[in-house]
Amino acid sequence: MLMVSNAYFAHKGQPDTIRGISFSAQKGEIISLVGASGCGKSTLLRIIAGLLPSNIQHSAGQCAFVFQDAALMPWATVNKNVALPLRLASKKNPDAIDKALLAVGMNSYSNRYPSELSGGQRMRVSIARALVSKPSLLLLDEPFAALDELLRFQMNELILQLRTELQFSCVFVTHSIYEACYLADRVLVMKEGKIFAEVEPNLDRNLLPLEQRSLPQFAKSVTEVSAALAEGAHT
Ligand SMILES: Nc1ncnc2c1ncn2[C@@H]1O[C@H](COP(=O)(O)OP(=O)(O)OP(=O)(O)O)[C@@H](O)[C@H]1O
Repeated sequence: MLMVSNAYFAHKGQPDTIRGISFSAQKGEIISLVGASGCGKSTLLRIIAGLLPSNIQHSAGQCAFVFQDAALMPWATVNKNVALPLRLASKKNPDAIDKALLAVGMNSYSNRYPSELSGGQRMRVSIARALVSKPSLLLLDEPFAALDELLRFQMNELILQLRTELQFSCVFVTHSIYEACYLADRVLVMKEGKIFAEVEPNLDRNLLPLEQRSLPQFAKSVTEVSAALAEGAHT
């Protein structure tokens, strides 16, 4: 679904920010990207999104981006915000808008304005806007960083539920080691533009969220990612 093969990228006039990164994501797979501030996570995500030039391949369909800030148009209703990607593509599909809002539990808010929503609701609308064009690849750049812990847990469940329903692949940038290990099939630890370590949490998705967070393999993966980040910081 996504193939990154020996990717390099330098911002204008800068040394290489991305230095030989290779990885792939299967259909329905969630990859978390973690690493020290400035190691190149957002740059890598932008390369994958095609916002910066690179050799990255998407085998099918299109990708959608969710930013840390919900970035909704304040003058437009929820419905019109979610319709934006369709409007930009000169398409009309009220059914797709309804389905995207239903998927994130916001179907009864379609006539509200962003200022009339909570932070968590705004983020749900932002995710609905990303889903409306049925992406095969969802890219999220620290989407829940501004939310409180409980809301973040709820949004993590939403992403897992949507992944099961819609089978998109996902690359998820986060500074939270716990979030990275809970969400991901694979956690990639970056250091100075390279993949420094890879950890597979192997959680049992049939269990309840709290049961998954209590699994020994969850604690082990958190320890491994923490150790890789600490090692990366000192080498
Ligand atoms: N538009 C740009 N022009 C020049 N340099 C840039 C630009 N964007 C990012 N950089 C530089 O590229 C490097 C990687 O930045 P990037 O935002 O990808 O890091 P990050 O790992 O996402 O950091 P953070 O966790 O703090 O968000 C940094 O040194 C940054 O200063």
